[in-house]
Amino acid sequence: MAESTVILTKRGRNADPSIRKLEMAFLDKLTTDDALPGLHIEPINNSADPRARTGRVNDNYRAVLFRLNENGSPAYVYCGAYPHDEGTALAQRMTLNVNPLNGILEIRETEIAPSRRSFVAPQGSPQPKAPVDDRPRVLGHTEAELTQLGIDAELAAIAADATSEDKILSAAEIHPDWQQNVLLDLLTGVPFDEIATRLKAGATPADPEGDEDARIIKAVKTNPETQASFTYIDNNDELRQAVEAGDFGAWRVWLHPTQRRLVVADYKGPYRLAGGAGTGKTVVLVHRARRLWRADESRRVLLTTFTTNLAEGIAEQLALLDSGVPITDQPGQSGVCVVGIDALAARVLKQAGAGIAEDVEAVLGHARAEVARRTSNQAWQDAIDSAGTDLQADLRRAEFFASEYAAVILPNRITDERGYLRVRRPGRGVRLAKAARQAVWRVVQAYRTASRVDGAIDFTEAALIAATHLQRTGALFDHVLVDEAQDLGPAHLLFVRALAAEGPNDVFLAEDAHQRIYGARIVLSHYGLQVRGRSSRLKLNYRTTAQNLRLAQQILEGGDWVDGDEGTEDHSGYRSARQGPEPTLAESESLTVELDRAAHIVKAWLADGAKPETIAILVRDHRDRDRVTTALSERGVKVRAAGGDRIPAGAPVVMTMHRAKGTEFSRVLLFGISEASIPKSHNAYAFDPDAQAEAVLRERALLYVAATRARDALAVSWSGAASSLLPNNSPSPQD
Ligand SMILES: Nc1ncnc2c1ncn2[C@@H]1O[C@H](COP(=O)(O)OP(=O)(O)OP(=O)(O)O)[C@@H](O)[C@H]1O
Repeated sequence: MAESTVILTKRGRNADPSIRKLEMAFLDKLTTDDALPGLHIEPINNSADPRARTGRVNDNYRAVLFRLNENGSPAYVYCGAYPHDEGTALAQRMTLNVNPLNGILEIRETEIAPSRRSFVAPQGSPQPKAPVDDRPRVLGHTEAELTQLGIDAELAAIAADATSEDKILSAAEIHPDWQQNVLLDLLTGVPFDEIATRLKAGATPADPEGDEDARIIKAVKTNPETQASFTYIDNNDELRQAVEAGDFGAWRVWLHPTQRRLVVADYKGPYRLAGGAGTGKTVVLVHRARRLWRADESRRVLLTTFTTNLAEGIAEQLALLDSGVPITDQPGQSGVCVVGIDALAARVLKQAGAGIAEDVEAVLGHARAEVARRTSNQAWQDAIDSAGTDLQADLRRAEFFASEYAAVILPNRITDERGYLRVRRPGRGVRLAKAARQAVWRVVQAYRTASRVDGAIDFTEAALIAATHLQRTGALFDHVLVDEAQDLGPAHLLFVRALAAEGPNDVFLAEDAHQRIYGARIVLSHYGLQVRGRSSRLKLNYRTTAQNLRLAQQILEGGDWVDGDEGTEDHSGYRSARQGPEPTLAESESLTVELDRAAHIVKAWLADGAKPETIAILVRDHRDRDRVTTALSERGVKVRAAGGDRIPAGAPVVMTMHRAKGTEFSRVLLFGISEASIPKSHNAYAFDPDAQAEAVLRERALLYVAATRARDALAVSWSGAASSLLPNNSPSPQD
């Protein structure tokens, strides 16, 4: 009996769950004993690679494999299940080898039609003459440079000469996966030398003794480029997970080499990962949280984000990735705690009990232990009405007070007028002379007195009091990972800093300034999060098609974006390897016509075979959500409105753009994108031109968030004048 190991490959992943079940049964048996009679593991006559085998999945399907020798035991590279004859033919012409230039494992198909051949063309072979095309070449690298990296000569020639990205990406499809990854990296602006160094670092020298099988297995175990398409399976749980993941769960198994490095790397202090929507930031966080806990199962890892809804989504992903990780929403236990940042602050306050009074005093100037209630949304307006008579008119706004409080008063822990008169207010657009400061302080005092009477605190106060408590009593976690960090304000960031003691792998933040829809700009280093020299950016988009991505990036143009490290946020250079239809932009003469059109679009998507729950209609606010839900139902389209709870299943869903943050759908309709609806509410910030510009930027970010939720199809509609945030012209197809 020979127990064997399985190496799964990305190719041949089957979309059909019934076949996946058969594959699992086959692989299960194979790992037990490859000589079991039902398996029929057989070599192929005249195969291009003597290691090629087929096995019996059922009467109709054959498994295609390579058999390797791993220290005397069999290890099988599994390349998928195929209809009988197709499987045999594939096994006959496939080869498995290590690229001699960079050590990356490759599967190739030989003896295929000349137009699909992926052999290295012999040096100096004549190239067919094409008519001269003087349009600019998109890649900016020569054929010789590309072949130096190990890219097949045929592909290198096409890529170096291409005048469109699509041409490069479709040519790459028939070549080993890593070659497409490298070309995409070059297209997104990763420097050539960086890629060359990375490939070189992963290469293992050929063994003079010639044990090619050992070299192959080593590449699978250690080479990140290889691991983007091959995975060594350690046990049956992992096997089941990986097989069941199918195509949709590819993120669980096949990480891009850059993602993998971010998962396994150790950092001396806080790290900042930037990246546009859909570039896999959450995927990196989930893998990294698991890796940190698996490295030492006594560790307390926190995975937090802006809202409870987002945290629930992340917890589901983590459970899918590794059902063995203990997931909790309570701080202080070993395992991975997944919880929204405000809910976590509330838990810290609750656990502190009466001991919190001292921290409340440090932040608010009076000691009290009643902190369980939350201040009402009306509280600033009430304080202005009762104590703001001396205020200049443009400051009599809740928005001014909320931002002054969050940006200046709380982070500086100001508890009396003297403190407020003296504090520096850098970055605040509106200047305040002494009398104005005194008038502002009277309102702050009224706000604090009222919340004291009610036994209430607001969310920013809660975060800062929790931070103050932890600074005094000690950190709760060994590692803290934050998603959507761009939305956290100063108090949240001070809280994050206090949650983990300073040290290796303490804080890891994922952010995208283009998706800041709540907070104002922040500088991480002001809150003890020094990320200088420890940050990077993901640019390859996995979610959105190239066509939809282009529209989304056009929405960003015209915005003045700054990231958490005070750098200008560059939105160029993002790429997607996925292709789909152009987004449709439709103007209607009235709301009724727009609703008729929306019903028509959703019906057409359903008729096209889309599962109902993979369709979303995104709107600006709750009123629109309810109106559209009713109107579509009246037009015979059964849809459901999503609120604060879980997104309902079984029907297309209507939700606000804010609620859509962090979600994804196959097809998305952005409804009501008129100038009257977005950008909105920036007049509330008229007290300060900077704050007003920031408010418009948030609206732009909101539209970008909404436009990047679609995996496949995107439609945009409006009635009346189109939103000025939309690109002027509908995107033109790439050539
Ligand atoms: N290596 C990968 N292989 C396949 N799919 C991937 C990979 N990495 C990420 N994805 C998929 O891409 C999509 C976007 O990933 P993710 O949600 O992590 O991105 P994000 O950067 O956090 O996006 P956003 O900022 O919009 O929330 C998801 O469907 C995810 O499964």
